[in-house]
Amino acid sequence: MNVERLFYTDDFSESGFVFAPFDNQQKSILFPLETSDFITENISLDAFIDEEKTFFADEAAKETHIKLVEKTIEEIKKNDLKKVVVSRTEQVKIDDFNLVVIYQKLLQNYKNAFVYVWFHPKIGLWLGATPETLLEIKDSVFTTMSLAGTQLYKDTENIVWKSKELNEQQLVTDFIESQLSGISSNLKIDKTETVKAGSLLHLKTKVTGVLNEKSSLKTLVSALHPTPAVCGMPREKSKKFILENENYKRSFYTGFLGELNLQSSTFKTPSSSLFVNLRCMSINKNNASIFIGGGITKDSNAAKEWEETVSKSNVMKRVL
Ligand SMILES: C=C(O[C@H]1C=CC=C(C(=O)O)[C@@H]1O)C(=O)O
Repeated sequence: MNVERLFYTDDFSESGFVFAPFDNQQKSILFPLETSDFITENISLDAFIDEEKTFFADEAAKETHIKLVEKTIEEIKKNDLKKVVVSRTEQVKIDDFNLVVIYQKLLQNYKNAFVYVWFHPKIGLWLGATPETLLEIKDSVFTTMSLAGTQLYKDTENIVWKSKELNEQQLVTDFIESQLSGISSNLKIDKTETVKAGSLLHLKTKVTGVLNEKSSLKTLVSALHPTPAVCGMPREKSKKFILENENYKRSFYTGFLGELNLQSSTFKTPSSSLFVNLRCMSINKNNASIFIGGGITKDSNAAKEWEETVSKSNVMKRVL
């Protein structure tokens, strides 16, 4: 494989591994199946003791993020937006960087997540442990999910959710339902449940359906990405606000990644498994850029939204 060359998806009919940015106007990178090797390895996960670590928040970053959240709340009220997800990046110095150890720690700590390491010499090194499935599809039968709302896990998943989180997550479910109703049949929305992702809890609703014969995978992906779990409602207005107001470029954070149209030895028809790129970081030499965000509604409290991003960044810092 010519490792220096970058390939892109054209219409999602290709086979390989896709890495898509948040901005759906930008191209998605593809590792084409024809130029890839598959290697399977068993990893032992018992080797690491999960140490408790204390992290200190950066006061300047706090002020900047709180200002951004306050501006977002104003924008929501002024322009009749329902929700906007705003985010920030945090820089962490890593001593003795060891990719394999970090990857093993991610696997150990985030058992329900899609844990990945992705590298291309022209783009860089990314890794993450995402709890959110964008899309699983095989033989036109698909599963997706609405994931939003965050609380810290404190020894129980039996918790009460406030109306802010319930509304914020319901918005995502409603968006998914309305986007899929015209291009699919047998749409089924499951009961909403609480799920654990590392030391955090989220609200999740599973959605299943059958893609219409006339609709392509590209249509389905474009209908879903970006959902209001990472962008907002209405989608285009929120995206514009995010691109103009966040203090950095998201690039692949809140994009999606995964296997595209791959055929296994068991199944004859190709299937795709795509995940939203959350709880992720990019690594440059001995520096990790961690990406974290949260859904803002008119009922948000800016200080609490800051704390939520701190909890999310601690989830990533724990493995560094
Ligand atoms: C945008 C992120 O999370 C999304 C997914 C789950 C919960 C979220 C929330 O509670 O705001 C976000 O919608 C992130 O973790 O960076």
